[in-house]
Amino acid sequence: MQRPIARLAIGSLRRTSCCSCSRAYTTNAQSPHPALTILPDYLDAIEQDVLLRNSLRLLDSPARTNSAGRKRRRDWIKQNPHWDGRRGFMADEAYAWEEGHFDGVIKRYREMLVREGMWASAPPLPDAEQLEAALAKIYSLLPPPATAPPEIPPRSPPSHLILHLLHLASDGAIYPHVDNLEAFGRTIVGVSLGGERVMRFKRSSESAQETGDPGPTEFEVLLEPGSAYIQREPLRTFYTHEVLGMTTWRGRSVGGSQRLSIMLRDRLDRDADA
Ligand SMILES: O=C(O)CCC(=O)C(=O)O
Ligand SMILES: [Fe+2]
Repeated sequence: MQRPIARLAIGSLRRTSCCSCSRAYTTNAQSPHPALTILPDYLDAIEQDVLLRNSLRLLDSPARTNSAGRKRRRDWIKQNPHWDGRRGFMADEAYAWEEGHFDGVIKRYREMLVREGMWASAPPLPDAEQLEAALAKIYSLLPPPATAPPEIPPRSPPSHLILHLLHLASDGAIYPHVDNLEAFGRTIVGVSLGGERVMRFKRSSESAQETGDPGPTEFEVLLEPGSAYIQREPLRTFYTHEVLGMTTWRGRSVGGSQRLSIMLRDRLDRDADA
């Protein structure tokens, strides 16, 4: 199966010129770099819950699981009859994880591209209105295109952005990489659900003069559930980012539990013209 995202591992970075897009966001005081906005508590508990539940519904749908994966899940549910299927993750052993991404960047994960119409379901969802409101809230993190967007079914990702779900196992991690410059635009938004993780950014060496970057060469941020982050230039192109496994954050241990991120990326301008 073709993997939906291409990430370039640190050894294979190709440079393209830095685009000059600038988005109007308030830079949060917690962010160590002016091109990274962190919005702690962007989603309340109800919004997190509806997004997590529906993201897992899509990842577990028959269209994207095989029969062995479905059996594993059924067996786990049988052995755990008290599990409340309406919320949260099952244990790691209930899921069929991909062991390694084709480009070697991610370990122990499940991932999917969410296309138009996919959030809908038959029969209609009991929480359809809540889901629609929570999705509208996260879609608004990427500014709309200058021209009027075409009509799309309710809840679908607007046509100017690309939406992926990424579910990491408790021992999953994402190694240093730059998201494919040829496949996506220049703004990356991540919405964090589930377990906390630390994200590390590192400026890649040859970029320093190109960008005149005022930020630190390396820094870490805490990705708390319900938070969102927005990466713009020069971070998006000239820094690698990674999501650590177990690590220490301000003297306490962080990581070691499942996390699901909703990733939103803008399309390249050339896609809009296509
Ligand atoms: O999960 C995240 O917040 C980051 C994911 C990521 O770096 C990627 O999908 O390329
Ligand atoms: Fe990435």
